[in-house]
Amino acid sequence: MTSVLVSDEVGSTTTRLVFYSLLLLATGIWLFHRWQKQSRLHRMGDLLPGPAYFPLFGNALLALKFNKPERFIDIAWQFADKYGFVIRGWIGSKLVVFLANPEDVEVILNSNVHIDKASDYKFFEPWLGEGLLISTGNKWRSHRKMIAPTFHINILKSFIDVFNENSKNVVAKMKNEVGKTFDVHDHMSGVTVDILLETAMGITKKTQDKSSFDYAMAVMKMCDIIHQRHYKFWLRLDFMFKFHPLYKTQQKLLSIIHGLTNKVIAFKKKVYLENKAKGIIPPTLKELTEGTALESSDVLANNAKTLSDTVFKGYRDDLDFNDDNDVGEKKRLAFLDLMLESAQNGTHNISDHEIKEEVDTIMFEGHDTTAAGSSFVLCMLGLYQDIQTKVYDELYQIFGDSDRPATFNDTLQMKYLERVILETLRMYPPVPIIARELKQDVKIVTNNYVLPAGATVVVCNYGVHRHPKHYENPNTFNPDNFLPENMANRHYYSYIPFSAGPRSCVGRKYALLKLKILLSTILRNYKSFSDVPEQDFQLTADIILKRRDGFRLRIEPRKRVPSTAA
Ligand code: HEM
Repeated sequence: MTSVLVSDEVGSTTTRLVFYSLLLLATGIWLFHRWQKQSRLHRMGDLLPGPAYFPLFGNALLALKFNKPERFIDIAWQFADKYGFVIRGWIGSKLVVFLANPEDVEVILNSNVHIDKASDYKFFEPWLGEGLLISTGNKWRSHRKMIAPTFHINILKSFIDVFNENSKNVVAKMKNEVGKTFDVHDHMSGVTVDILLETAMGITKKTQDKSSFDYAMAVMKMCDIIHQRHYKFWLRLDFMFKFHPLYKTQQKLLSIIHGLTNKVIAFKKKVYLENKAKGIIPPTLKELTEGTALESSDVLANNAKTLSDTVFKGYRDDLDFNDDNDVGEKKRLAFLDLMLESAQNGTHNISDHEIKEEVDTIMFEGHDTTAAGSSFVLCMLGLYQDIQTKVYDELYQIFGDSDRPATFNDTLQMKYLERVILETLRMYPPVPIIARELKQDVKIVTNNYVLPAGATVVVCNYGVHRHPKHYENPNTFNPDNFLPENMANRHYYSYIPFSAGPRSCVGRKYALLKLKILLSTILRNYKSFSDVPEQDFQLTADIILKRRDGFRLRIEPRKRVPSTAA
């Protein structure tokens, strides 16, 4: 009897203890929530439309819904239907504002003030350090000033042979796929890294050894780890990540990547200094980009303007200079050579370590984006055979049945292919979102909402590109969306696959030129077929938009005849 009483007493004491602890915790959370709500960020954030949220967690529990990247897009559309194109969310006490109205996007992207990247970019830091993608302030400004001119059209033209040669190589590799269903992204990824090794670091097929192969593999695997850290929320926390096996893998991959970049920089610098001692000085960036002698075979001037020049002319970025002042093809120098040269001749103050960060950044930014873009184009053409026929007819007009490599002038004639590429990047933008951290309040156009300093702004390219106000049938693949008459009255910021404004993609012209040469070479050799309709694409919206179901394609050798002769 006594023991029953004692155990009852112990039981009720425990119950009381648990009850008071929970009460204390709930009061603590409630007080914290009250305090938070009074903060300026909360007061201003709560004026924006968005879903209800829980104290302490905010909308973070929605992450359980978003746990699979392929669900992100569906859920995002449901929210857009409910709240419109400005949506507020709280991740704990972090305010995130999603924007998809071009007028609002312009306010952010066209600004010289709101250029700071959001904290989500920190996963790149061990790899890219403070390279152009993540750096900010004066460092970003001075490096951007040095790097943007290295993407001048004259430099890009000197890469045409590299683009052609590697495109031919991938055509040869794809021969083994004839008659099978295969994932074309594997091939696009491989050829993209090969081209980058040569154009960013000057490592040619001839000078490639095992270390460059390991490097290419490591770059691909690092992209994958960063993707995983973005959507697996437990890997986002550094202390959790450090206990995960992926951390060790990352360390190994980084030693391969940085090992090679350091080795190549040291080697190139040695050669530069040896040559300098012998009086051999490579042409400066200025000489390569500001010559006067126009090659007669180059019909640049007005008709040399590509469709993209028109599409992107409202961006007001730093890439639209001097293109008419063309000097023809000159000696090929990789981006790394150009940076080393600028550093050595004193034009720019940049250390070897910083050059390494920029080369690594170009390798990352240039790789996954163009691999995804080219894979989407081939799948879309595989689905829409009538459009593929039109693309091939245009190519036949340019090349006939010859096997010759493409010239720069040929790429200017690929107007329909260019519309197909632009339309694919509209519907499937490789970079589906861009995130910035506000250091100052900013008033946007929609309802004059004020986004407070401290908020993270997420520009949703994917949503902007499918905005029903700006595209008549936003979910229909229609390259004619880029006919001049259809573009005439469209808001410039309704098409932002390369971002826009001062922090736009420096690789835009490189990417479009490369895509035209790569895709035209593949399409001159193969007809592509795709059996998965667009509504069954399983899109994964991590950093780079891809298909989780794989970019499945079938190919057959192309009979080189126009459709009229078929
Ligand atoms: C279809 C291909 C490509 C797409 C869609 C694309 C898209 C983008 C976007 C949206 C940004 C802004 C990212 C942000 O603010 O978070 C960006 C930045 C950048 N891109 Fe690209 N990109 C492509 C190809 C390339 C290539 C080929 C290179 C280099 C060879 C490159 C180099 C860069 C660099 C260095 C930045 C950082 C610029 C800065 O912050 O000043 N990109 N790109």
